[in-house]
Amino acid sequence: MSVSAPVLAAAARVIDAVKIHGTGTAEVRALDGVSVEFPAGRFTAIMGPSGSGKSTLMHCAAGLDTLTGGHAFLGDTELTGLDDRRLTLLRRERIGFVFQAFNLLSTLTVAENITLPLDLAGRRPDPQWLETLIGLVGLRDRLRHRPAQLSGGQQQRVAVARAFAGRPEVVFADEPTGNLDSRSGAEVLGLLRRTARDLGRTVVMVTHDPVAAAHADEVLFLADGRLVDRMASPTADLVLDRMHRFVPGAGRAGTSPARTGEDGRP
Ligand SMILES: Nc1ncnc2c1ncn2[C@@H]1O[C@H](COP(=O)(O)OP(=O)(O)OP(=O)(O)O)[C@@H](O)[C@H]1O
Repeated sequence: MSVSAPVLAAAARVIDAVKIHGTGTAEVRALDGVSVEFPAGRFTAIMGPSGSGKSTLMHCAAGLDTLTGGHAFLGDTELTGLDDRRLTLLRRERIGFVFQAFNLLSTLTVAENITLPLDLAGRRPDPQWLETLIGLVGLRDRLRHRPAQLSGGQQQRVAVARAFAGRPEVVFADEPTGNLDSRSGAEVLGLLRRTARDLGRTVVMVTHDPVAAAHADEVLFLADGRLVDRMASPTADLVLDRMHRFVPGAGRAGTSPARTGEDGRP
């Protein structure tokens, strides 16, 4: 089947995505025909119970893993069929990543960590963009510090700045607040939200946490490898409520939303 490049303003998308891990009796259908787009300039969260396929979807959309069937696009570039070298280049030049572990280099300063991916790729940073980013993450007075001199929240803010430093088309964040206390987590989520809203960047985040998901413009819900629902203008309570429809008891252990606003929005 031939699928033409997307015409909508989707920064990334998957069409009929199928991913099978393992073989034979160990076979797991992690994605079972998912079609979804991540609109440019928006912050999208992917939620779902453990094992529902969130990380697999993110990895396949970001070119970290390949689909068994279907199509994945970054902009109008189809990822399916790209060899490892091209995928590596595409990730390096067009995608940013934020992981649960901050993955900063301890011997480098904050400033050096932020520009490291650009330096490795031999790209010259855009000084104005870097200035904007450094201001946004609030680390201007820490640029000469080493990661060990920063709190976890500050380190993750450095990782966020690093992810956006090359103006990637999409930043994928995998449980970016998983290692943070709720206050530092809220700061990092606010940052991701502002980068999307104020700077027009595209963010896709995988999370277990309804409070985290409530910072997004839209939440996608996965269950058993399928897209089962989506919610615009989410609140933590609404997200938690929706999760209960898929998994009775979800969120009761360890993910109860801490209200931060009257409407449940952070
Ligand atoms: N490399 C792998 N080999 C075999 N099975 C895998 C592999 N990666 C994921 N799976 C399986 O695929 C399914 C989806 O996993 P995935 O990690 O995408 O789910 P998830 O929603 O991100 O889960 P969690 O919230 O627990 O991280 C699960 O059943 C998982 O065990």
